[in-house]
Amino acid sequence: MKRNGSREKEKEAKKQRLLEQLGDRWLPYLTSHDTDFHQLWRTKYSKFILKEASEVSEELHQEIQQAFVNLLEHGCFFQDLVRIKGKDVLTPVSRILIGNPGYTYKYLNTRLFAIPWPTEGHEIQYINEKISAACEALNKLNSYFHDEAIVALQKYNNLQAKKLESPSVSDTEQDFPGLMKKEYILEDQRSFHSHGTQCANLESRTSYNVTLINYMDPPKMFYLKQEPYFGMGKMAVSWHHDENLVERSTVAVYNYSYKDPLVPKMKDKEDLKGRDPAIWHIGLKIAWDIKTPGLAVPLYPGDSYFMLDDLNMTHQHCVLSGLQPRFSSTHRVAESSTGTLEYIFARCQVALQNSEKKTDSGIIILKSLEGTLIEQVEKIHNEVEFEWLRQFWFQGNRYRKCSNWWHQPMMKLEDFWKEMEVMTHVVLCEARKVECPVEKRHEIINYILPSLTERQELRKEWIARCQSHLGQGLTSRPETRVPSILE
Ligand SMILES: O=C(O)CCC(=O)C(=O)O
Ligand SMILES: [Fe+2]
Repeated sequence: MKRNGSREKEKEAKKQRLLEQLGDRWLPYLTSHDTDFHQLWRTKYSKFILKEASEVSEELHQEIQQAFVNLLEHGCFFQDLVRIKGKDVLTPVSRILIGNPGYTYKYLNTRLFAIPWPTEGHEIQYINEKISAACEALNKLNSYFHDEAIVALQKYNNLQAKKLESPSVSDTEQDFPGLMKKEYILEDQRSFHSHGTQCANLESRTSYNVTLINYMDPPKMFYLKQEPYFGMGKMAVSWHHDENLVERSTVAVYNYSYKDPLVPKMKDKEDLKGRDPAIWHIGLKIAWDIKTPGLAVPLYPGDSYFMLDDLNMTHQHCVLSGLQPRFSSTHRVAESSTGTLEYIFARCQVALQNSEKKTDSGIIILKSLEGTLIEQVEKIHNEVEFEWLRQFWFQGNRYRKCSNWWHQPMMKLEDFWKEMEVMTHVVLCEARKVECPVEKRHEIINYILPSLTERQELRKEWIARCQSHLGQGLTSRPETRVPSILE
């Protein structure tokens, strides 16, 4: 927790220095009506691939767009109350996570629980036929994106190999004389080639396990932040790297903004300086680089884009708002080593192995008071409480909107956690016993104190979060319940 905090502070200081350096000037950026737009894209943003709507079958478009509308009409999208730099912030976009059964995705200290898409070997009940069809359609898009991402990566590889064979295909500095320095030019391509992408990697870096679907209706958002470095206009999602992904995995996004007759007609495009504020764009920039111009790529209904390989690490992206309501389905390979139900159940099993219920009295005793063992139990106790239960309780009943799938496993986790609460109580009783030797008492305390202190701090933080103004105002009221043992 603390390490994260200091990293965040450093980043913030770096950002402030950059903004100060800028003063009241904007950094340059290019968009589709600028002459050098495609040239800049090819040289500095070559791992950003756009697939226009016309390249995708009409049938798939129909299914996906209908899925979005069904989810919206059923009230399945929710703004997240995330935590940035120690502050609670309500995201302008509303979201839903759909994915493999039991998977979660954590971003900005918020764990989202995936509504499962239909998966072989899993019995999934949806609230109605429309939601069931929506999840199925998104799974179909997911498989399609998996195949397309592999094709895109292979194409990219081949192109880079050709470029290295004949360097005369040079997208060089002469094209941006005033904007860039030579040393930056080919680094984009070089990094890809030197890391080479093998077949197994191709597969694992495109096997999407979740999609985070975003929705925003701009006229309903009375405040949107202005893009701070380039003057790109209003942002729906600020500059960021996507978190919690398998390293170098591709992100695939389907974009759908629909025509709303209430949106005012834009003035003549000829007059425009910079990007068209009526159209949604994806903004791209190289992280911590103020020499290379930024890029604002317009997105039209049905367009998809891919962020290949390490683009998400070397670059940042943001979403620039247009005027129409928009959905995007962002398919990701979430880093899931500690983010699945299977994982947390296995952890709980480890902890509960140290507890034994006396059949006659029902009393719980501990099998061992060995230091490292009780330390591990208390760590697991914190993990299940703060990474799973409180995250789930906080988001209230939003998960029941589509399916009751999470209900039963979360009840089970809650039962495991209650048993761990008793285990903590028992360990403390043991340490307090008069017959407990002083050394043993010290050993117990030394091993469990850090976890208990962290628990107390995090409980305070969570309770404040639930009781905060924003927390209380969530569409899906957070549950502030604290089981009786804590009261
Ligand atoms: O909506 C998009 O196109 C991308 C959204 C995004 O960057 C995100 O959700 O992380
Ligand atoms: Fe993103």
